[in-house]
Amino acid sequence: MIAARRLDKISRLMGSRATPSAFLKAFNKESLLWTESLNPKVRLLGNDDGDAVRFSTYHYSSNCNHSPTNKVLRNLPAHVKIVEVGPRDGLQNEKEIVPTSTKVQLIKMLVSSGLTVVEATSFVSPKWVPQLADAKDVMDAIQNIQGARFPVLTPNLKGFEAAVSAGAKEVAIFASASESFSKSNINCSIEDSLARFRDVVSAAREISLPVRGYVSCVVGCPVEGIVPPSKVAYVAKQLFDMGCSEISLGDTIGVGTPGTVIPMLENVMNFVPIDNLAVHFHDTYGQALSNILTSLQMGISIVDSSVSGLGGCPYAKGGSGNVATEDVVYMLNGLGIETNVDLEKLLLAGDFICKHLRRPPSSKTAVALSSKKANSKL
Ligand SMILES: CC(C)(COP(=O)([O-])OP(=O)([O-])OC[C@H]1O[C@@H](n2cnc3c(N)ncnc32)[C@H](O)[C@@H]1OP(=O)([O-])[O-])[C@@H](O)C(=O)NCCC(=O)NCCSC(=O)C[C@@](C)(O)CC(=O)[O-]
Repeated sequence: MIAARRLDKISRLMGSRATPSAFLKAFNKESLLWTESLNPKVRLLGNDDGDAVRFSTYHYSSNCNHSPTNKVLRNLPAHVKIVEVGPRDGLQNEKEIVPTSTKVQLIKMLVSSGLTVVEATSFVSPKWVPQLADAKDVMDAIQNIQGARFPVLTPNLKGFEAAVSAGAKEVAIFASASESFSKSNINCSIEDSLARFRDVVSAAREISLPVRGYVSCVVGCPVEGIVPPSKVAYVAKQLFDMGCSEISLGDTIGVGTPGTVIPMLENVMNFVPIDNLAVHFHDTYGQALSNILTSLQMGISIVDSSVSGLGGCPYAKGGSGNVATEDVVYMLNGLGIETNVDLEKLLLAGDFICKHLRRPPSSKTAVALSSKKANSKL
């Protein structure tokens, strides 16, 4: 067994969420050696008495799957946190105003499926996003729902203050790696947006409110085309350095493939620890699940998705909905990765909102299961 002093140090250095003793249980010396021998990129560096112990954080996350069944599966995380963005990203682009009570019912159903983070709404200008003009009413109605956190988007101090007085306990700021998208989405340059966000983060810090930071257009922009990974890394670093606890990397128009996502993530991981990164894929070209799997293989364990694949940014022409949460959960179940989400209940939430929007559920999982049911009746 590895000396307790060494484990303590490893655990601290990795920023592990596990206590040293839990860590000890999960990682005996054999499993470390086993991990190293299987994946030469994972390195435990250190001398025999435990000094200078350091992991390569780039290829290693504390949350890794120990399933011994297969070389590739072993490197996947054991647990993935899903950030459900349906009530916000999913609905923000809907033309017909969805009643507040329907939004609230959707949020309740999502929470009852086991989702622990549900982005509830945005405190943005109602002239820019009329669908979310009822942000305060939504927050009022969900105050007593237990079992989940409800972050909200805030583009500036005005939005932050409104969010806090409506009871928000967590906020998200949203920058872009593309200058043109920054202008069209929040009407200012990247640098100006970062200055505004610093004010939001410092106001949040004063009341100990966690702030998530989004970076949009991480592989492509509707106006500028290809976005260089170095630009994404720059914005992600700025958001992390100013105090965001989690950075979500958004392929806003869904043009990424593993071929473009890998170099982007590699760049960002040079500046932001892997445990603080999330991925947010839109599914315009049907690449979202492959991009998620690639991200998991690189050590990411936080994934954004939207029930029934709803959504898209009103200021991202050509983009489509987010990856469907049902399909993400189906894939993660298949990989033996824990999410604590009950797929049946999640499907009911998808069915509920799609009925309201008068369209058929669009996740692949819902479509497959409904045709299976139809066939079994034949
Ligand atoms: C940022 C602004 C406000 C700038 O908009 P602006 O017009 O430049 O702002 P302004 O400061 O000149 O103010 C204009 C008016 O808006 C009001 N105002 C100003 N701020 C607020 C506020 N917070 N809440 C409510 N009202 C506000 C302000 O009081 C004023 O009201 P008026 O005097 O005309 O009556 C605007 O551009 C905006 O609201 N943009 C939000 C756009 C948006 O929500 N986009 C979608 C979210 S991002 C996204 O979907 C991508 C993501 C996150 O999902 C990840 C991915 O996929 O990549």
